[in-house]
Amino acid sequence: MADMVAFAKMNGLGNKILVVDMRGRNDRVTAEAAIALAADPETAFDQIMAIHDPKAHGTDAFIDILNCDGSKAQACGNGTRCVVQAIAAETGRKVFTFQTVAGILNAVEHEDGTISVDMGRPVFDWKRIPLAEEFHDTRRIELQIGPIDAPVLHSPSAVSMGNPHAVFWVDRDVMSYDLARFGPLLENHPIFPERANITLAQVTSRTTMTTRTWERGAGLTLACGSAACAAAVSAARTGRTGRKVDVHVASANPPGLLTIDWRESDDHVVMTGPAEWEWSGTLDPASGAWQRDAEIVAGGGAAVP
Ligand SMILES: N[C@H](CCC[C@H](N)C(=O)O)C(=O)O
Repeated sequence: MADMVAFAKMNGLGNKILVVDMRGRNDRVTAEAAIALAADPETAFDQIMAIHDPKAHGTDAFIDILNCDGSKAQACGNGTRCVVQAIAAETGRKVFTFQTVAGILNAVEHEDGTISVDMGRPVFDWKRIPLAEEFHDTRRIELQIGPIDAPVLHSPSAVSMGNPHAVFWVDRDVMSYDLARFGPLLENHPIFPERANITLAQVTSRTTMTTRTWERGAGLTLACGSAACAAAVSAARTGRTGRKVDVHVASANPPGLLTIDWRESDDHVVMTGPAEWEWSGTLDPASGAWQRDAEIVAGGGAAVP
């Protein structure tokens, strides 16, 4: 079908990503297509990363990011690593500059296959996160859930990594909290006019922490890269850790970690971690109809000279 485009089913620590090749076209992956693809168990995803032709001089591509509910996201750390791996495999290049609605992202694939993405500068100003009420100190905002005199979660740090995040500090295993219940209430709390990604973070040393995230527009995901950045920056900013932290993503599958370095030199946050290709296919960006590519079985079929 003429309208079909290539896509790859990938993941970053289990964060389910569809990388869709929209280069050479003027249309977009529609919200309807996203919702249809998300509803199909085989293509179910957390984010679509749609690669478009570059819009700005000096960039390699413009990336449009969609959540599985069809809404747009300004940033997606795990998805960006998947885009890097896909284009690196196609071109043999290792260094990339992408543009998203939130700005410019530089990224590099290392010899060992891990990928670093420069996620830019964190934003702490309440108006730009955005929060609905004035908070001069976003290291700790007034927000709690649970009984008024014994809240289960309270006083999160708020930050934008291009997208809005709230980080709740916990001292128990992050998996022991009912995030599926609290997540939707917090994501949609009126304090967050553009909703927010909600993360639980347990700091385990000056250089390590464990996170679990309820994502805006996607719900409980196995991993969230921008949330790992948000948690690491917030931990450093509140004196809980130094500026370089290994973030163990509690629900990641395969298990793994992201190394986050909030660089002193330029205030940028650099996230390093893996990306994994699963399979490829073609899809219709308007309807979400899709088809899997035929598997190439090693040693099977006719030999190609
Ligand atoms: N999984 C993504 C985050 C998607 C963000 C999205 N849920 C939003 O901000 O709406 C990541 O690795 O950073």
